[in-house]
Amino acid sequence: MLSNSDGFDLSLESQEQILPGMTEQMLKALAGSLIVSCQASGNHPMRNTDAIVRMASSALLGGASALRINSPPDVRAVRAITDVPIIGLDKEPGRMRNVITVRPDQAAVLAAAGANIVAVDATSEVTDDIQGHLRQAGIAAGVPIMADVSTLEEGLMAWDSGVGLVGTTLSGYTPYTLRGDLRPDIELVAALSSRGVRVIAEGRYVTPAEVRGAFDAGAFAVVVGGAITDPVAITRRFVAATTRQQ
Ligand SMILES: CC(=O)N[C@H](C=O)[C@@H](O)[C@H](O)[C@H](O)COP(=O)(O)O
Repeated sequence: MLSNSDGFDLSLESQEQILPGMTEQMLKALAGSLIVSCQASGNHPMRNTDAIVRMASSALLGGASALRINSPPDVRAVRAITDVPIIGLDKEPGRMRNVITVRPDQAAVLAAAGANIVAVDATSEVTDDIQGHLRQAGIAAGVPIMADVSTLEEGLMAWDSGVGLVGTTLSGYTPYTLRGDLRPDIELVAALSSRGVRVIAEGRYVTPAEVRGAFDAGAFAVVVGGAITDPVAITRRFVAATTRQQ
């Protein structure tokens, strides 16, 4: 049986390993809603904490229920302007891709900066022990964990460890899920949801119709990032529709 940390169906065995659970307030805030990921890294022109704060304010004005924010300084700055739930993460370059909050100390710093939930890389690419890895992060952070996964197996394992949310964030990014198309993995949302996992649809959502599709597949909430907050990517999409030779 799948167990989870919100107080339902917990065996004694899983209670010994309990992770911080989602509060009712957080669940109410997120259910059925849009979360906007406000991030910019490296040499991106928007890589500036004030710019991130302005993105976050704009997203909130537009009706976002919560925000996903990278790095402790950005989390701290956004926390100062809003009380909505912040999903914090700490991205750093890995071998082939950016990895997401891989160490417990990073999780603790994000929570101290004001993250209500900490997103953690829960892929077999970064750990042989997904459940132990998530428990360490959750215990260090003292706040609920969002497990960012790339496959159904990773998602089920993560959920069973007591995380608050499972995100499809990394589907298409791990070596074993790389694929040609850049579409969101709505099938993974459906597969996780049908097994009782509280799933956040995230990764490559560009159109409102795709967001609707994720909810139809059972998503608890949907995260949209670049399609809202990255003017470079948005411009590229329009330029691709022009007749000028690129
Ligand atoms: C793979 C990875 O590192 N994803 C990161 C996770 O936080 C962000 O770079 C994404 O922008 C975020 O997941 C939202 O996705 P999209 O921008 O596609 O809507």
